[in-house]
Amino acid sequence: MPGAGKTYWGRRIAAHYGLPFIDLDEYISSNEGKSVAQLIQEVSEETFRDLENKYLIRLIGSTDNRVVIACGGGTPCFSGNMRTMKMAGIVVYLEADLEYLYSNVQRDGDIRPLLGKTTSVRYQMERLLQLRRPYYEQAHYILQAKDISLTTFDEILGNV
Ligand SMILES: Nc1ncnc2c1ncn2[C@@H]1O[C@H](COP(=O)(O)OP(=O)(O)OP(=O)(O)O)[C@@H](O)[C@H]1O
Ligand SMILES: O=C(O)C1=C[C@@H](O)[C@@H](O)[C@H](O)C1
Ligand SMILES: [Mg+2]
Repeated sequence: MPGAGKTYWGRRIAAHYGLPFIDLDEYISSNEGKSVAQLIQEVSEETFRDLENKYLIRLIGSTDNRVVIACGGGTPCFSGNMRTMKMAGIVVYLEADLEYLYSNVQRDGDIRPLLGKTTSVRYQMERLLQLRRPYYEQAHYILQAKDISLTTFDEILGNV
């Protein structure tokens, strides 16, 4: 989910274990020359999901060594992406309650077109979490975002 800390932890885990880090949103954005928020606003969510799927497949295909990838909040829920990610590596779901997600989303103040305007953000997030949970729960590992520390990943990375 947006605000769970995929980018935050992905970057830290990679640095801690000396692995490359790639953020799928940043990868899409640097290849398309505009932010993901701009892309969603300019095209449509459907077109963005096609792009997201294309870049996910391209990214996975271009990395043969160990790499930490932070996907986008919606990535696992479209275009068979969860299956693609699970076949390529170990998938970790950073589970968090609405309060945690909401406070992180508020904290960074990025534009998130799918969450609507300020007053409805909370409602949209609740709705998204309900719809998306069945996808997220297919991950290999489920971690409680609020309890994560760098050592949490020792066991997981030992298994890769
Ligand atoms: N454990 C944490 N400690 C401190 N700040 C955090 C933590 N987790 C997340 N944040 C902050 O919360 C905000 C949202 O986190 P982040 O960008 O990692 O979310 P995300 O899961 O990548 O969301 P998205 O799906 O939108 O990409 C950022 O400002 C990030 O620095
Ligand atoms: O939760 C979502 O659907 C999204 C999360 C972000 O990571 C971006 O991928 C985009 O803003 C969509
Ligand atoms: Mg992110």
